[in-house]
Amino acid sequence: MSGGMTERGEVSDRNLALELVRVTEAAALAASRWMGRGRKNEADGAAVEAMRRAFDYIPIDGTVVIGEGEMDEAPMLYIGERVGIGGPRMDIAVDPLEGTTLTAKGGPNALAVLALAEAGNFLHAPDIYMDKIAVGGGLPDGVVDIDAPVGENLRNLARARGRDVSDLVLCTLERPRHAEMVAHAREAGARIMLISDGDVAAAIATGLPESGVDIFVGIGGAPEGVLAAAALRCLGGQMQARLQFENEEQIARARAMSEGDPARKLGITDLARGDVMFAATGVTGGPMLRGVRRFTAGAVTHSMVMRSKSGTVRYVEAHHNFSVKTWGVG
Ligand SMILES: O=P(O)(O)OC[C@H]1O[C@](O)(COP(=O)(O)O)[C@@H](O)[C@@H]1O
Repeated sequence: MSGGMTERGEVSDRNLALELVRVTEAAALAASRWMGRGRKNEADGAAVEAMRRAFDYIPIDGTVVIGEGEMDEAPMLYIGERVGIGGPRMDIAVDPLEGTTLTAKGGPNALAVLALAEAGNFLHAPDIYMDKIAVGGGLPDGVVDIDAPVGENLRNLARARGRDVSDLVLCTLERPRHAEMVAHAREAGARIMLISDGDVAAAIATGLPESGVDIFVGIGGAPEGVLAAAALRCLGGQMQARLQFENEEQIARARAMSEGDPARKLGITDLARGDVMFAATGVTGGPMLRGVRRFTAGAVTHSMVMRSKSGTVRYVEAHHNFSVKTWGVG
């Protein structure tokens, strides 16, 4: 076995999981320099560049399917870009900095995120909005439905969990578009967590019992939806989604990117199928991951890496020594 490959030409799973964490660590370290500095584009650019560089060490033949946009609008990690040093064909979904404004303001839950699956297993989602609903594991199939009223979903979830609706916490992005849904959720008796940004972390939180979030509902980015689905596949959670179109051009774009009715209800495996690996590193701290802590010549990062096939969730605390430069992180 060499370079992370087995004799059968497969990526050594165990090696790959740790390699992926190095990629999100590199992005988080770079973005963390910009925490609270009010410049989200610089934070994002630093994360993108560092993540792209880090891929040059990964033993895969990867194609970016969820990335920084089209080739003509993004210099790196654009849709269709091939990354990795060679190996099995994999599809890659990335968000080098999920929570650019959070980072610029020093708010919680900004993440560097990456998911990987065999080619053809991620929804090729355009950069438009997506309606999403997510709950954690250990629940009967179909306990919530994106087409059901929020009160009904809350009551079904409470029953399945053996709790009252008033015990549940519904998390959503604080946006005018969610005002009516939030009003109905409050009427049903749920407690609400309104977040300013970062719906990947919010959706993942439903799969982490300690997070205190029971259900995520609302409209956010479609690429973020695919990443959240990949993570929830690993955590045994449930998710449904539907692309939200603002004009004909977006519909045409979605049609060109994947087969089927672009407005159909999407189940979690329509978003992320097969054996999925997911890695995230905290840029700023939150209930899920600690943010990057920086010192004179080093930093500490906190990451999670998980895989749907095994259901294993690993947390990795890495102590980086910038005086020993290996591949330019820091
Ligand atoms: O701010 P909008 O337009 O409501 O979009 C919501 C999306 O923006 C985010 O809050 C942050 O995205 P960025 O990292 O691109 O700033 C996502 O988590 C979410 O899916």
